[in-house]
Amino acid sequence: MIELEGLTKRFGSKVAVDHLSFQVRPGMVTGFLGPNGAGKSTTMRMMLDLDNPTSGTVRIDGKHYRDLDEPLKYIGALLDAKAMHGGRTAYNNLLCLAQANRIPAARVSQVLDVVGLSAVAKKKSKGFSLGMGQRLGIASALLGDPEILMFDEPVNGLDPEGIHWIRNLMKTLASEGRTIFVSSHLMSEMALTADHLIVIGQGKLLADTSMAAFIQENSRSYVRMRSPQQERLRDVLHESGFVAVESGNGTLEIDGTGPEELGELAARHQIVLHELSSQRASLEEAFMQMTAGAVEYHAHGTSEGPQPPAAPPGPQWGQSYQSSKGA
Ligand SMILES: Nc1ncnc2c1ncn2[C@@H]1O[C@H](COP(=O)(O)OP(=O)(O)OP(=O)(O)O)[C@@H](O)[C@H]1O
Repeated sequence: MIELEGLTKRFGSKVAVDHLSFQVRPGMVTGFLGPNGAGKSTTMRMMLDLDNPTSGTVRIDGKHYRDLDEPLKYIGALLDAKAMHGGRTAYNNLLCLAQANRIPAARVSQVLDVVGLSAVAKKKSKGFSLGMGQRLGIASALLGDPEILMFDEPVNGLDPEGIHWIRNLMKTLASEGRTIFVSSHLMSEMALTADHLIVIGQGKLLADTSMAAFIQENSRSYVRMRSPQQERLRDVLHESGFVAVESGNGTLEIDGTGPEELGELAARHQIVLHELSSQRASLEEAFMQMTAGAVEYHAHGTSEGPQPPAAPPGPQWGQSYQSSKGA
């Protein structure tokens, strides 16, 4: 378990991390999300005692990092895959780390095998591709067989097979009861991997919630209908008090009800349906909706890229954050 209490980091007048309090629990993958510059890396660095907090605390299984006897046996981390010594072989990089932490040398070959680098164990790591570097970094995190693992952008540079592999590795480690904390910009990947989400914006906590609840609370859901009797369907919906919006490809989108009610309505009026489906926004849309007011750098003058969906009804995490910022 990782516990943060009032964690704050200032760089001069810049507040990079602003009174963050949350827990990362064992037995699940917790995703750490936030726009660029939100403070994710700074938070992770403070968790590992690589940066001193301005105020607040981080506890790893109840202790400060610096009070852990052999930290690699408690917490393993992949922060910067380029941090390895390029002139050393993959094996020697890990062996040095193992010896400094009183980890048996036999463990080095084991972790090289886990990450699929046994065949290049005797090669200098400066010749490694980005993906191989990521795998070596992950091997170093696994070296002490820790209960807590932290990965900052672990799929960076990995090919689809590598991405699939790291996803399964994280899920397996979580199913063994370990605490897995992972940041990523790849929302589709995060949606497939994380059970729980911590979302920050401009250093502040925006959400600490399950993946399902996050998407539900921050995105629009609607029913999509398609019929060869489109005109008649639209009239029937209108007469029954539903607002149907044409989506441009021959389908209608209806908010505020479920497919059961709409399917029965169509059946009562003997309208043939070619599609009747519940639609829910993706994690990416929910994330953009929530963090819209908390991004540090906006692109202007472009209509490309995903657009935030329409605001769902009810209070938003992002809104309460924005209003607290006076936005
Ligand atoms: N050493 C430093 N000195 C001054 N400012 C810093 C320093 N490190 C980080 N910052 C600033 O603190 C803020 C948070 O940065 P951080 O790298 O933690 O964000 P992040 O969420 O990891 O971003 P990204 O997703 O782009 O990696 C940014 O505004 C950044 O410019």
